[in-house]
Amino acid sequence: MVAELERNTVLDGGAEMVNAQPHILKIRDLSIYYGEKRAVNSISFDIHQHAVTALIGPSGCGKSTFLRSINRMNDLIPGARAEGEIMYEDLNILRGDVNLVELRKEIGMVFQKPNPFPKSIYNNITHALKFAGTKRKGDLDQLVEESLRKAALWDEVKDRLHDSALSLSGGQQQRLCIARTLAMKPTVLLLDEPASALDPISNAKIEELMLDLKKEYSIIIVTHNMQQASRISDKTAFFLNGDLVEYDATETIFTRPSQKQTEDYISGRFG
Ligand SMILES: Nc1ncnc2c1ncn2[C@@H]1O[C@H](COP(=O)(O)OP(=O)(O)OP(=O)(O)O)[C@@H](O)[C@H]1O
Repeated sequence: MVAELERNTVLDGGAEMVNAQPHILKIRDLSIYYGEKRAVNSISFDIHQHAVTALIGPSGCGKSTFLRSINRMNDLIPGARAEGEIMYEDLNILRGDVNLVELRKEIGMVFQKPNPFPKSIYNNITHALKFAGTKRKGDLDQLVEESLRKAALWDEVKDRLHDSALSLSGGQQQRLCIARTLAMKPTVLLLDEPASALDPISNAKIEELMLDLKKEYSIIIVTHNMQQASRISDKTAFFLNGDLVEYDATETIFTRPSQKQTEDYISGRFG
């Protein structure tokens, strides 16, 4: 009982700390369509800096569609369009004149399935850096090491940087993809079920990494794993049929949600 109370105190303190953080993204009346079909229905909420925000909800409820809109990846899908605003600092990133290359450097994305390039571990990281203008070997070496350290992969690969990335395990490949994204010095990391294709040990490493990375970045993660959401996130947004049903401190969502639909979902009654 005392342990339970202590646990709540710590979690409540954590929620207060997160609420004190400024907002990095402000979503206003955001709707997203594929042709005539509306996949996200006029959602509005604010995302805190240096927090892990989990997006949960049953399959097809619009989580990934929303996540992809934050760095305009839906632009690559013919017929997809968004209405409303996603304010990133003072910029509505949905504006037509936004520089998408710069946007995707600031708001990086990691996908469900690890997708390293069929190149060496080293070149997976330098590929984008060279494209972005970093050419000096000393600078590249330093950035490779820094990114791999941040992704908790350096110790495992420092002696084999010129081996193929495809020789790494699935979990290592996913951390390499995270390192590749971190090398672009983003402020926001979008993660679409980054651990769902991995074994439990790799999964635990990715979770540990998230908790470390949120000190420096703001993280938004789609997950189907309720335990994972409750372990690593500060805030949770519950989506259903394209609606944002509830958004609150993770502890509140998982212990005393205000909406019946949220309670039904987290207790496994549907989805
Ligand atoms: N490229 C696309 N073209 C047309 N419709 C799409 C496309 N991608 C998603 N949709 C539709 O938009 C709705 C939301 O899908 P989305 O993938 O965002 O849901 P999700 O909550 O992320 O699901 P999951 O948990 O299964 O990944 C679904 O009805 C889906 O069929």
